[in-house]
Amino acid sequence: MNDSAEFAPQLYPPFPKDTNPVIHLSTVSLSELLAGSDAEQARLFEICRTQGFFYLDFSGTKSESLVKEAEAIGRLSETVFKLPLEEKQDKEPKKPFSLLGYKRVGKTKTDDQGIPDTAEFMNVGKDDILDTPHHIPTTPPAIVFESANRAMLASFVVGCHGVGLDIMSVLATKMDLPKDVFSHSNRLKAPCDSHCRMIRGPSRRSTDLPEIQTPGHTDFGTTTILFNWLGGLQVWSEPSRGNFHKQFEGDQPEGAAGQWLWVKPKPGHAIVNLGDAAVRFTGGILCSARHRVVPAPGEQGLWPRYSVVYFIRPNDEVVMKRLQGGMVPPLPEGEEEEELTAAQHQQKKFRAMQ
Ligand SMILES: O=C(O)CCC(=O)C(=O)O
Ligand SMILES: [Fe+2]
Repeated sequence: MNDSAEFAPQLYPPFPKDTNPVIHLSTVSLSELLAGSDAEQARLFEICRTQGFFYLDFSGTKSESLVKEAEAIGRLSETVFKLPLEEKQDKEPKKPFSLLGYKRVGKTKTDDQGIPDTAEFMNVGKDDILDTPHHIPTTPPAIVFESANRAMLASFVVGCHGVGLDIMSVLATKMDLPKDVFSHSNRLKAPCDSHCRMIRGPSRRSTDLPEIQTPGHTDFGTTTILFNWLGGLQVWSEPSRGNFHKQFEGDQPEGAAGQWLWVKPKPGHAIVNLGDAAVRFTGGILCSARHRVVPAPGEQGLWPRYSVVYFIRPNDEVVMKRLQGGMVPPLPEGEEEEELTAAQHQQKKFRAMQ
């Protein structure tokens, strides 16, 4: 890689020591989870009941390769974002309410004043990468599907999807639900909007924080596996157990107590967080955390910020209702849940963002 590369984790200055407040996130060992360690599984459950956000250590597992693959996708995304704007905009979703394809800078408003976001995304669908037949095929820019790149993305998607489902099956067991209950609703081989997202946010323009790259939100889906190399991600201090209809709700949750806490990137680890679907299926036993992205703090903010994410979303036909059984609390008497499939639920949330 040459020195003028924007995505250059080996050249980034460290996360500044004087950055405050920083959230303490626990580190979960995938290898211990998979080995069936009771203590690690109990810790995972506790973290997901109270915070919904943690670092994942892949060492000693076959998933270790995901760290290198994420870096390779980071390099690929630099090439993608350097394409001419028209070429990228040609990949904007053609159908209403699809999230797949390109999202340009400024498409999302970050507050009531209409201040635009500053990040661009290229969302590449799992079904497009794996060639699973589905209803809205989307083609990314040609370079993304050049054969070596496509094979790498396929390996990343299959690997992240598997890790996400491993985590969910531990959580299912802890809640006295069938171990494979989430694997059935989030199948790799069935259509859904699970996707790999490449993200680029510009370097900081002013010394006044915050410029909002991505406004406060909870993720739509079940589980998110995130790789980032520079600071800038912030998590709201209070977990969220509802409020599913708006993806972006402005910068601060209205009237809510709490504050934004910085997340320090942890080299060689992923950050895992739970999304709306995990909360919804479990009647709020599992929680998600609102998060947002601002330019990295201090010297780090001189670099454009790249991240690579895989979102596991429920399959299109799955009805997004709370599960019955185990520890999941029954709906309070007289309360009814909307019968929305994952595809409908997502459209509703997406519409609320427009
Ligand atoms: O870039 C990051 O660190 C987080 C991105 C994110 O939250 C998202 O794309 O949903
Ligand atoms: Fe997110």
